[in-house]
Amino acid sequence: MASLRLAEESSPSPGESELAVNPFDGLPFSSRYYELLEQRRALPIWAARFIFLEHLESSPSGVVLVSGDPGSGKSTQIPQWCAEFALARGFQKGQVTVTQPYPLAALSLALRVADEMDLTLGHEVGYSIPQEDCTGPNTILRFCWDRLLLQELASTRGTGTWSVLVLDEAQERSVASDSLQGLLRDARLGNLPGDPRVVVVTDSALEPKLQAFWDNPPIVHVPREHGGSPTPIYKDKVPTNRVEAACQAVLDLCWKEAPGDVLVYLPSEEEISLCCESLSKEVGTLALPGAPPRVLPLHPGCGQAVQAIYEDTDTGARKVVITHWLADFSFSLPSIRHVIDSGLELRSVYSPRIRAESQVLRPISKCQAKARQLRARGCPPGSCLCLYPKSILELEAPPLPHPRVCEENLSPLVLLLKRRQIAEPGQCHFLDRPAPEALMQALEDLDYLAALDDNGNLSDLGVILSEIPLPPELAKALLASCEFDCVDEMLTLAAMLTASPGFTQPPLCAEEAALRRALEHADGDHSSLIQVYEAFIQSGADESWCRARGLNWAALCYARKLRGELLELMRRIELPLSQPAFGSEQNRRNLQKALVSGYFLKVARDTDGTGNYLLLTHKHVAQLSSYCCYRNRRAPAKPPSWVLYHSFSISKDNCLSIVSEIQPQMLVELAPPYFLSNLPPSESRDLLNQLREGMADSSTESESFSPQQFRDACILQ
Ligand SMILES: Nc1ncnc2c1ncn2[C@@H]1O[C@H](COP(=O)(O)OP(=O)(O)OP(=O)(O)O)[C@@H](O)[C@H]1O
Repeated sequence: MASLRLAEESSPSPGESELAVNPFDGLPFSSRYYELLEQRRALPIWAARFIFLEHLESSPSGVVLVSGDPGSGKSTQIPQWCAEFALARGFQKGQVTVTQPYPLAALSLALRVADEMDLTLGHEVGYSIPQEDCTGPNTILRFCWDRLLLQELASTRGTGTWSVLVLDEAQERSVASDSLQGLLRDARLGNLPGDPRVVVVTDSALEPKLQAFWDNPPIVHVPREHGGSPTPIYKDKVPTNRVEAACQAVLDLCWKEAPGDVLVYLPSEEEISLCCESLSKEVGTLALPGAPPRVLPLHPGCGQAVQAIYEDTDTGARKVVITHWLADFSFSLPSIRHVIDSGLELRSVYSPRIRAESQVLRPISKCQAKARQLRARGCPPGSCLCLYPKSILELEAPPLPHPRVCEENLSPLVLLLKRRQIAEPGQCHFLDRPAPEALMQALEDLDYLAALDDNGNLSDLGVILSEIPLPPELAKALLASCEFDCVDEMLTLAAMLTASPGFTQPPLCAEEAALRRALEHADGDHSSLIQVYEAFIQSGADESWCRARGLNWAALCYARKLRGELLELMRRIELPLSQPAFGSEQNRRNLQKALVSGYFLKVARDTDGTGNYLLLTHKHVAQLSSYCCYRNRRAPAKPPSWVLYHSFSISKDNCLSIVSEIQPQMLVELAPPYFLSNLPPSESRDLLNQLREGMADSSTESESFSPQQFRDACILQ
């Protein structure tokens, strides 16, 4: 332990010595370091530093559990102590990696921790989030989105090159965090070379479950902060307009001149935006006492601007941070004195039976409600206004957050588990086992996509699919585009579908509507997305160009970055590329073929010309979304008979999003025959089978391409 005594314990105060040097870069500490060190020492977790380092050194299984309240300093301090531990061991097996369930949290923590450690971001401290790898060869501490680490682990086979892995925010129950824990538990760390360590950090509510899962590892309990938590005040009934109620509650605090910052929890990003807009307007017109409050959104789309929530201004203006579930456990702000909680969250839940997403508005868990109250902890305690009756919390709220592994489409996870040669994903250790139906559906989909061989192991094609950071069906369409000479267009499409910068709001005025219509393509929504991207690039990635058309500029920039990375990946694995040909008839057909090769599971048919689409894989009826180009075009008014869709949502209406016309012949040519045979009985299936028989009989159909040929072609790439 002696070697672990580092700068913080022995370091003098500023002025006592100018010579103390940072052990990580050999440079003298700055005055900023000492300023932040004072703040760090005041965090509740500071008292647990030695016991943590002792457990990390001596844990027989190599695992340490850390449990404590939000805001106690876990996310910022534990990584630094792990870096000290690894430094003392000479970083024999690599750096320290810290996972976060949200990319934005990884970015924000890296910024803060680099500052606290007096090191340079991107050098010794870095982060890896989608489309941004801010690390270098000298990085010793890396904050990483958990899904990226899972992807890395799957393709490297081993457990990766880290000496300490910190799995932070385990109570969030992200699919990747749960899966990483399952994989690491099975790997038996004690037997691995380099003596790696795993630190699992959680809110105390999940501690008993994790303790049992990890077989009673040493636990560090973070002492509670001084000062009490506020007594929540509950409303008698749920407000009819949540956003209005939340705005009013903020204004009441301003009128009362109650000191301190405010944190507002709403269910969704849409409501956060509405609330910010409405509050900013009110604040501009009302003569509120004191400096006008600063209204700040906090949601996954904020990017680096998120750091504004931590900044103070000279005017001392009160901060009003409007957020949702993202800030249940991450983004602790010590200045918060008042919490306004809607008690609800809007989450996307996948139904494997009908392969559909739905947006579910539901009460948060008791654990989240408690965490939100604790945000206003202090001496004296602040206030917590719950915009719902207490009975909802008592009767309807589950004790803990829902494990996401029971709510997401598991095909991407099963693909990665297969990559790890886990033949039977159901055998993998999960904190909570996903429904067998969800695993079966994931296996079935991968099998249809030819990602599995006859023994249920990953096929060669499956190995390539697992290397591409896209959902399996989209990765398959991208691979197929190599065969059909439309890689350039499919790369754009893959990036646009991932960044989803579609029109998400109705046009604000006739001018905006006309500009939007000009971007719509007669061939369908997929071609429209390509057209939008190309026009965006031609505009010089201009933000005002996007604004005038109601397009999300940040999402388009993200698409551009992702496109570049996918292109790079395709070059690396030596896949054949093709020249741009967007707009030609041949390219249109090729693009459709590539799409059908990946999305044949997502096809629907308008059986009677009324716009009611019957899904092929199950007998659900759906309509085209109001943003679909076929709904907006003037002529011909009749929607296409056969369509391929990107997503099916059953939330508000049964709606198909991002839709393009296809020819049923393509489905017969490109979907596996056993997929067609397995379809539930319907007029559409009969029609496809007739087509199949007709095509088999016709030897003149030289253009037809058998699925086996196609499969072989892809494997050969
Ligand atoms: N990105 C950041 N920028 C500035 N300060 C930060 C940042 N992140 C955390 N802090 C500071 O560090 C303190 C400790 O926060 P930390 O995130 O370590 O707590 P925690 O116990 O992990 O809580 P949570 O579970 O909410 O992440 C906060 O109160 C805040 O003052």
